[in-house]
Amino acid sequence: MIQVQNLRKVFGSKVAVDDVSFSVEKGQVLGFLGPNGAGKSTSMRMVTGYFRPTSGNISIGGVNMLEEPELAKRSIGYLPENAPLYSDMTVASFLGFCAEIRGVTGAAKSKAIDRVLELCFLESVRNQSVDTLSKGYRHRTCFAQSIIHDPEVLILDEPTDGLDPNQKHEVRGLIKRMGETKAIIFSTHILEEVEAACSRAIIIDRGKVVADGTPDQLKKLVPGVNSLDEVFRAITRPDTVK
Ligand SMILES: Nc1ncnc2c1ncn2[C@@H]1O[C@H](COP(=O)(O)OP(=O)(O)OP(=O)(O)O)[C@@H](O)[C@H]1O
Repeated sequence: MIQVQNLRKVFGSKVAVDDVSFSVEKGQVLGFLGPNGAGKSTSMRMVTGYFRPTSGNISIGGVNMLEEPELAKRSIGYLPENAPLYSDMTVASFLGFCAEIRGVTGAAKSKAIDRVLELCFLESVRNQSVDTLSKGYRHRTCFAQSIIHDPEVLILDEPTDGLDPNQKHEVRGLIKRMGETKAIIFSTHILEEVEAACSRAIIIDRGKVVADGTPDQLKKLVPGVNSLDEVFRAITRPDTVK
């Protein structure tokens, strides 16, 4: 469903993403791990068509993102880091607006709003204006907009960032359930999330893929080490180290 080949992104003299390749099929949840500044968001922005790669190829459901971006983007739902919200709208009207942008109108729009309100546990704030929501509810509203058109592909940039432990648990469960029928990529700094929700994970360090495997395979990568946390620290370098 998602095919990424030899992706590279250069900003001036900075190589942010360097020869990254991977694929994700329907029914798979791919965790994207890496230290701050490793190139996760930049890779995700390229997969969603938000950034054009310096070189490399991206195909979504067999559609080439660089040649037919509008068509390729139709099957993608995207939760960016710091997603924007229209603060003077109610949650339901904001989601309705997002549905219309995605071409979902009339009775299908009402159904889509009800579906995502229920999935994201937002029914109690349906008619509340976005600017009065707590951070967690605001975040879940952003999540809801990413799935309003029931996309086959979901790209989620740190979807549990800023949520309390109960909400983190709910969102992980939601990602895992949706991963049964969709192809999902999500980035996280929380390594337990990989074991809780991912069928596979990639670790990126300084723009390059340094590990790719199931959570169990990754845990066995470094001899004498038995947790993802220790493996992560053994094979990546903090962005404060040159
Ligand atoms: N628009 C841009 N212009 C210049 N440099 C950029 C731009 N976007 C990202 N970068 C640089 O590319 C590198 C990768 O950044 P990116 O945001 O992809 O990292 P990340 O892995 O998502 O980090 P974090 O975990 O902190 O969110 C960083 O050095 C960053 O400063």
